Amino acid sequence: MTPPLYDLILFDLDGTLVETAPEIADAVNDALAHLGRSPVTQRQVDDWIGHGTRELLIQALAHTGQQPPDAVRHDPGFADAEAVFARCYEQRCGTRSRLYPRVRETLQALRAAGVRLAVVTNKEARYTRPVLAAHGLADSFDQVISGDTLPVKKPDPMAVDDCLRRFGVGRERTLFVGDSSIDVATARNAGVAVWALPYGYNMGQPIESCDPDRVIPDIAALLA
Ligand SMILES: O=C(O)COP(=O)(O)O
Ligand SMILES: [Mg+2]
Repeated sequence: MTPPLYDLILFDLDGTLVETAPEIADAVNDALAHLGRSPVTQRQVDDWIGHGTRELLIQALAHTGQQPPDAVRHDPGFADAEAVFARCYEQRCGTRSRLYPRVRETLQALRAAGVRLAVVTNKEARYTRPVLAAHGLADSFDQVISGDTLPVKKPDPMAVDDCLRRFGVGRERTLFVGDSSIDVATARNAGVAVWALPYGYNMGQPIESCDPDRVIPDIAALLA
């Protein structure tokens, strides 16, 4: 590998490092069944990923209960539904997710070249840790920031700023790698470069329409 272009690379998780949608859909449908609701489709779940698992559950409940999302969010029964879902997701974690091609060896090579690596995901911490662990990535990152680690989540740049400060790296030496408009907006808000994968979850839109600095076919392009 030629000398790295970046000293710090921040990775999105769902749809960038790990294909998580199949088991998220299983967990959502397990929870809906417990709650006496009809199931949702894989395609719907794919399009609801991005704003964190809590928001995804709100969308699923709104859809199946024919209610506006805000009504679900403020329903006193929502906390119970969230607890049911948490149990379902914890059981499904690692059952039907998989690393995208060449993720493991690329992370290893970047680390060996001295690049600092972090995860910045909107997925809540209680699910982030098991997903990383299920794929042997628990110790692959210098920092992991989940959707509920800080008071705000992506596209707020706070998580990126936090990493820049922690590692003492400049914005021009930092790259964000993601799969969605939220990741592109996060990088733009933080003033760092952004490369995007075309295979993830971008709310049904092609990632090119979000105008990242580059679209790369897979993670191994970071080594080129
Ligand atoms: O959990 C989500 O909805 C999105 O997670 P991500 O930020 O890792 O894509
Ligand atoms: Mg993503």
